[in-house]
Amino acid sequence: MSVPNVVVHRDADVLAKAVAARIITRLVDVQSAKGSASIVLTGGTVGIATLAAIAATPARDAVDWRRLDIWWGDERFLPSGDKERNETGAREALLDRVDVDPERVHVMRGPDSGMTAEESAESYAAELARAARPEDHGPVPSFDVTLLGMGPDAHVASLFPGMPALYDTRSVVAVHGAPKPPPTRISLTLPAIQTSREVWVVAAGEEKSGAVRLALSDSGHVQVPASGARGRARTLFLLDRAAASKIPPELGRISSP
Ligand SMILES: O=C1O[C@H](COP(=O)(O)O)[C@@H](O)[C@H](O)[C@H]1O
Repeated sequence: MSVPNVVVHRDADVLAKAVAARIITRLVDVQSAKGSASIVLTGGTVGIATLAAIAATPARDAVDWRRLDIWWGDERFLPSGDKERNETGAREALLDRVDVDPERVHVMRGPDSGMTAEESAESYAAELARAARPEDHGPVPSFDVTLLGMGPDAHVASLFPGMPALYDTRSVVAVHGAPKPPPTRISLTLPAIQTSREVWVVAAGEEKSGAVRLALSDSGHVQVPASGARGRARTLFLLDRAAASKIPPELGRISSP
């Protein structure tokens, strides 16, 4: 797994725009090299602001949206169209505004599918396994970019500190009793996240600064899930100044004005 690099931007607005530009560049590069690309989306404040920033820039046309597989790192177990679903936020901010291939938009199903949360997690795991190729060496495709928001408690996806999902070796799990509403969720596990070529953790605000510091330390993944958010080739912590304010000075970082 890769050692994280930290990039700090002035504020949450600049951060979202910078991450948007970075995503566009990465997807264009991967599509040029391989033909198609894959991305794992996140919910949360910066995650959705980033998607809106992609939609707002003309550079979005450089991406071939039909040659992109779109996955989610987690989903709130709510019916399709519910405002609190990460999918709904992503569709409103970006996916309804670009020419995606609906067959390549891989949503985590909610209760309106007739499935329980466990069945939905199993179904997503099966969808991932179908998409995996021999060179992935496992039941999860090697995502080109996994975008993860992070909570003040250092949760990523729907992996909350101390919860059983952090001991699970399957690729996707149902989460019950999440401390942040809604209590029932579906989440990739850390082993699934760690199959990604690149993992980018995005966070803004002073309330995230303690979690950022811990996530960059050797803290255990069970107490600090974000410390397990690592990509095989590259890990980036993309932060605003407030979120970066408790990072020890000896940890190298790149700042932008
Ligand atoms: O509930 C969730 O929260 C996190 C972080 O959200 P934020 O609003 O504090 O940025 C998000 O990454 C996750 O996908 C989501 O389900």
